Formats: sequence, C-alpha cells, structure tokens
Amino acid sequence: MLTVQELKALPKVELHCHLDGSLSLKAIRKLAQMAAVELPASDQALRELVSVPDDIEDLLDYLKRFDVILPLLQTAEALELAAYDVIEQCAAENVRYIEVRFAPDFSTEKGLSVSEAIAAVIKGLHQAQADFGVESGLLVCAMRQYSNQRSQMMFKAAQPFLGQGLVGGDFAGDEADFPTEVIEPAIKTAQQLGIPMTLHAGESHCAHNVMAALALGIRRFGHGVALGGHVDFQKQVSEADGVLEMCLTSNLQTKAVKNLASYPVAELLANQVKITINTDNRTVSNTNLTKEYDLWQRHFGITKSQFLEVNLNAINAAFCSATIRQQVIQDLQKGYAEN
Ligand SMILES: O=c1[nH]cnc2c1ncn2[C@@H]1O[C@H](CO)[C@@H](O)[C@H]1O
Ligand SMILES: [Zn+2]
Repeated sequence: MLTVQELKALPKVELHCHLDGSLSLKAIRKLAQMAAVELPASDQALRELVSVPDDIEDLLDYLKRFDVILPLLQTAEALELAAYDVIEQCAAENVRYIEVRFAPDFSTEKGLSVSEAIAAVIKGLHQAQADFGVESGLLVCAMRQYSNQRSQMMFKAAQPFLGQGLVGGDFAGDEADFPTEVIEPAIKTAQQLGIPMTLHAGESHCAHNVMAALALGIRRFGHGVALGGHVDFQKQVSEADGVLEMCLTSNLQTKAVKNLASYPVAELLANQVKITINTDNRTVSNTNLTKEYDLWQRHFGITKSQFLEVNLNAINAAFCSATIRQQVIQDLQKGYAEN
C-alpha cells in the first residue's frame, strides 16, 4: 500500500468538484467578512456548520449544507476568491488538471448576472493557474429542480465563454424528483449550443437516469453508482465508452450506497466500465482527493498502476484542449514512474 504522503505526491486529475462545496475554512472566513456575515469563532464549530455528519438521510439533506455558503458567493470578488482557493488546495495535493463546477444561477441573488458570475470564476481559476501551475476548466451546473427555461437561459449566457475557460455543462440537484426526461429540453439546448455535457446521474438509486443520459449522447456521468447490480446497463455504458465520475465519501453520506461493501467497484471493473476518482465536495464531505485515494486502496485494493489508469480515464474524458491533454498525460506518466 502507498503511504498517504506517496498518494498525496502522485499527479492527479479530477473531473467532479463543486466550487461551492469545496472552500477552505480560511476562505469561508474571508468571504463571510466580505459579506458581513457572522460565523462561529472556533474552526471546529465552523466545520460542523459546513460539513455533513454521518447520519444525514439522503441527497436532499446533504444539499442543505450549501445554504450556509451560497449567500457568501454573491459578488464577483467572492467568486474569484473562491475559485482561487479551490485551486490552491488542489495544488497542495498535486492535482495537474481539474474541472471545477458551480451553478451560476445560485450566485444571482444580489444582482450579479450569470455572465458576470461565470467571468469571475474564470478569472480566479486563471489567476490560480498562473500562481500554482494547475490547469483547470469550468463546468456550469444547471439545476434539475429549475425550469427548463431557466436552464436554457443559463446555458445561452454561458456559451460565449467556451474556449475562454468554460469547458462544459452539467445538471446537479434533486435527481430523484427530476429525472433526466424532465430536463431533456435544456440538455438538448446545451448540446445545440455546442456545450460538452456531463450529468449527475445514477446518484439517487436511479440507474435509468444514466441510461436516459446515454441515449442523449452523454458519455460522462456524475456518480453513476446506481449502476451497481445492473450488469446490462454497465455493459451498455462500457460499450459506449462512458466514464463514471465516482465520489465515494459523498455517496456514503448521501446513502447512494448502503455501505462500503455494497460500493460496486469490483463489478464495474469486471464489466470494463471506466471509472474516475473524485471528491464531489471537499468541505461539505470533509474530504480531499488524497483521502479518497486512500479509501480506494484500503477498501477496494486499488493499486498504483490502477490509479494511473483511473487518471488516464479522467484526462481522456476531460473536456480540455488536446494540448493540455497531452501535457497532463506526460505529467502522469512521468509522475507515476518516479514516485
Ligand atoms: O452530489 C451532488 N449531487 C447533486 N447536486 C449536488 C451535489 N453536490 C453539490 N450539488 C449541488 O450543485 C450545486 C452547484 O455546485 C450546489 O450548490 C449543490 O446544490
Ligand atoms: Zn456532484
């Protein structure tokens, strides 16, 4: 087994990380100061406020934790600082490329436009790239519980940022009550606008949401853990070269799986489904990528050469440019040979 230090040093690629769920306590304090919001004085109390305990009920319960952070992300300055903060954390665990996602519609409460919100996050990502050398791309999340019209407006406002830092789109939020069929019109609009799409699907015991997304031409699935036990579906995903953005700690917390033993890693690997390892929300889930890798090696016996494969799956499925892809593949191969 690799030590935590060795895991931390390995170059990594992450495809599934929410900006609003991944802020350091230091950044949260700074943002609260900027928004004139009072926070608990002790870091322990603050962590309890912004992270989930183990005994939450489900995804909707999990999503309530974002209510503390979102009021702090209502200005361009705040969003820029937040994006910079997430990349700073990624640099500390040698992430070479990351796709960071957020919902612009959640940052318009105080009059910021969707375009201004996106521009601010991209500015923070670019500044951090210059300072820390971590390549990144932005994904905009539409929310499943919003109307198709609202999501379509968001994607239209986002589209001009493609090639300027924006690399794709997503749907997050309440998957159980708003299945893929309901959001299909907005997905199609995004695709017509040329926005590469990933989708939270198969997170809330709804394997069919993955299949519905696959039928729409989508090849990246946030979580996809509900495919466990559905061998036919797994084979279809594998044949279509689909990739799962798996987030173990988050899935245990939201009860997407009952326990570690029922996490379908062996099954997915046996059926050649490509998987990637991600945090989902560093702060809300109280994790980081190194911790996730450690869980994967401890509980599923994933080896160093499999970690390389997982990272190659990620960079090959990433919505980055060919130049970045080549550079990151080189970094991965060099890093795994050396470490
Ligand atoms: O695991 C998840 N499943 C579904 N939605 C999520 C998850 N994590 C975060 N969000 C939602 O995505 C928004 C934009 O980042 C967050 O505000 C949260 O509501
Ligand atoms: Zn997510």
